[in-house]
Amino acid sequence: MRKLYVFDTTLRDGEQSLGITLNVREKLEIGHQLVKLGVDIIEAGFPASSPGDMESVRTMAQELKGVTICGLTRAVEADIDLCAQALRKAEYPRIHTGIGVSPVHMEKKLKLNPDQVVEQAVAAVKYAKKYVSDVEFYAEDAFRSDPIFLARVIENVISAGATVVNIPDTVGYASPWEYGELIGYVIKNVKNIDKAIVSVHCHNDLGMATANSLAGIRAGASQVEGTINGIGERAGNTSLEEVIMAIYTRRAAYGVESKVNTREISATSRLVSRITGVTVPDHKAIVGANAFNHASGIHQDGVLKDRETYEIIQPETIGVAQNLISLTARSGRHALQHCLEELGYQVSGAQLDDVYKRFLQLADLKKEVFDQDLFVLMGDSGGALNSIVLQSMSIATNGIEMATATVSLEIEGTIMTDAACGNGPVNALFNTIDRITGNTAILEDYTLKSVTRSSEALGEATVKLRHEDGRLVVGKGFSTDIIEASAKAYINALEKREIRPDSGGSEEEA
Ligand SMILES: CC(=O)SCCNC(=O)CCNC(=O)[C@H](O)C(C)(C)COP(=O)(O)OP(=O)(O)OC[C@H]1O[C@@H](n2cnc3c(N)ncnc32)[C@H](O)[C@@H]1OP(=O)(O)O
Ligand SMILES: CC(C)C(=O)C(=O)O
Ligand SMILES: [Mg+2]
Repeated sequence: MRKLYVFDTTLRDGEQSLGITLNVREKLEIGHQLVKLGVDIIEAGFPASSPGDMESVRTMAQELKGVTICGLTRAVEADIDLCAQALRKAEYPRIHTGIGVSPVHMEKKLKLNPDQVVEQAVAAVKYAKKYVSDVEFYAEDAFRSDPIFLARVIENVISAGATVVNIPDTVGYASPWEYGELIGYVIKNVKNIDKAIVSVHCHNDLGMATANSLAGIRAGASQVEGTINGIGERAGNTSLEEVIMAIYTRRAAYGVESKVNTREISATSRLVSRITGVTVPDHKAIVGANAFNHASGIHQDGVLKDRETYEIIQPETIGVAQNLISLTARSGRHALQHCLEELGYQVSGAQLDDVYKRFLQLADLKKEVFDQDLFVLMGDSGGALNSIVLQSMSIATNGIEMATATVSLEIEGTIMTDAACGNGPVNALFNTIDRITGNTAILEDYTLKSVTRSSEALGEATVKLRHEDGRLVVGKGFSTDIIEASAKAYINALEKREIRPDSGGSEEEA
């Protein structure tokens, strides 16, 4: 197996994302986590860009041990001087210098001809070598350059002392086979290539940064550059976690291995997201919140039988606790039964069918059904007597005048509808139910609380009714809609006293 060097540029290229500028403390916090992650090189910043970044690189060079600390420069002596100064205390310092090599960069941006570019590249590497032995050269916009010219530049900078040669797809223009071919071309056509490490550095403008990097690695590159969560200018850089896990999962296919501690991937991703403020999409490969969640019934049934059916990476590998099943409206009985068993409920047959039916009603209202919801579902089933069923209800209220409720109840096969006013929605609702059922018990207490998490949490309503004979009956109702939960609780309390339909409401056949 070839060793793959992992070069993290979250704090340099990643920080070039619009809206992220990290201060010394923030960079250092991420830097410490990158050391834990076990990357080989941390590109800490661009010291010439600002005094703040100079200080960040200097602090990281001083504080972070056991890892190469790198700073970026243009092929300009003043940049290299500042970078060398910032890296003075680094255990393993690296200066990363370079220049554009594509026609558009040379002609339009640098206003230099190819010979001048070669000359400036060589001079920069030689100048950086005066300060440090480890000098990486980047051939900016290499993918859009003439490969023959690129090979010439690379050969010259290696002769000048470059220890690593970086062949970037600066604008994310490549497709995997083309990028692989370019890396293969450089390796084959640069005579002294064995004196340097070839590095891949890809951008994600066409969504192919990871694929391109992997193609470059397969073609012989031994260093990969990227950022955590793929952050970076425009559409970002290669997501390091994706490359790391691709080669971890498919070692034989790539023939390389890294020393990264994959179990720190999740923690690193979360830290970078928190500090940069760049959220990770739920479906993002490796580190997205849903990356290891199985949400549909067929998949859930499969992973319960054997995780390999739908799982190529065990979440523990990246430091995430396994959450095998997330219950949603797409879950089936196997998944529900499994989650209930985990909570200590043994349900099967008709009881499972019954819970499953009520589970689906809830799941259609909520994005995800959590353990707390299941507790409620199970508790609720014991209390539901179903002699009075809430068919529909609507409330009209403007918050100033009396509220009006219209309610339809099915009572022992007969649908009863009525309306009543109240000094608030719940009061109007209870008054209407009283009219339909002929209830005369007094409402002694009414409470409402949220019993599960998330914005679609279940509300639990508790109603206490005092009957004429002195008995106190407690009813409970659960729903994501608190008015509905209140109606259910009221009905539950009434059911417990075997209320019979009264002539108060208009009658319909069920
Ligand atoms: C692909 C990449 O990610 S490259 C790295 C991008 N990172 C950054 O730009 C870091 C933040 N940048 C900065 O702080 C500033 O742009 C600085 C300090 C680097 C330079 O600032 P200024 O001196 O004001 O120059 P400015 O940014 O306006 O223009 C860049 C100049 O550098 C030249 N240049 C660009 N790249 C290189 C290079 N690799 N080597 C030599 N010269 C270069 C440009 O041609 C231009 O030169 P000109 O002034 O003669 O036209
Ligand atoms: C400066 C170089 C390494 C770069 O970030 C790029 O070309 O994308
Ligand atoms: Mg870049």
